Amino acid sequence: MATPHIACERGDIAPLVIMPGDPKRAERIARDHMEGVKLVSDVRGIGAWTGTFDGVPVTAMASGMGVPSLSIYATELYSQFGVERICRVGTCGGISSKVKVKDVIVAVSAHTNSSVATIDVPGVSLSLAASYEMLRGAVDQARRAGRTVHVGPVYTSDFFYSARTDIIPALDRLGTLGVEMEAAGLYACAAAHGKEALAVLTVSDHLKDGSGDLTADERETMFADSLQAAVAALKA
Ligand SMILES: O=P(O)(O)O[C@H]1O[C@H](CO)[C@@H](O)[C@H]1O
Ligand SMILES: O=c1cc[nH]c(=O)[nH]1
Repeated sequence: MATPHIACERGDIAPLVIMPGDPKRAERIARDHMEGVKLVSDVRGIGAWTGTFDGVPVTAMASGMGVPSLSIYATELYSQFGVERICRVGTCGGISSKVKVKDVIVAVSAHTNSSVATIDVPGVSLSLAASYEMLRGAVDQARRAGRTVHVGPVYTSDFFYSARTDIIPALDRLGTLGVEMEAAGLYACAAAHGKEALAVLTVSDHLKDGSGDLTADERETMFADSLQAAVAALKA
């Protein structure tokens, strides 16, 4: 029962999915952190790796970059493959002075300039929010492990390079912690299918100070804390 973007049978994908943006991060999660992994789909180079975390079946699969790409995979996973929970393990740019590079943000909700917030119910801008159970699982795990996690709204932008940098201070004043490109799309997809989702983000750079920004290699590999929180969220 392949779909246009996932070439495997329904049972090949676990009900719990770890979803970074980067396909190389997905492969690294599968290879270095999961047991008994099998590559079950590889359409367009987006590998879907199914295995276990501490005996619990999980699939690691990338979303690609941006709401349109993520929405394709999340829609097919929720609607055709019996997926119940997706946890994004992503990177973001810091907006708030409260967050520093390498910190972990758990996105309680996502503001967005994407049409996903406004297209489904005319005249209404939807509130795109995380699963409470998943969020609690991630935050409890991080606090038990003695790690600081920031919990709050993020901004999901359709643009990595935007001319509208003038809007960032207003988002900062409203408590927005960071900027990335998929969380709002994931929360919208989960709501549309009556499923659950969460985004756990490592701060890879800061909009107020670029001096400590992570390199491309570091963005691929520095996810240990956010991965542990994400696995706890999936199992919660
Ligand atoms: O590192 P990932 O998870 O891809 O997330 C962030 O990085 C990409 C931009 O460089 C966008 O996908 C953004 O959301
Ligand atoms: O979308 C993103 C991701 C990381 N850093 C940014 O500034 N934007």
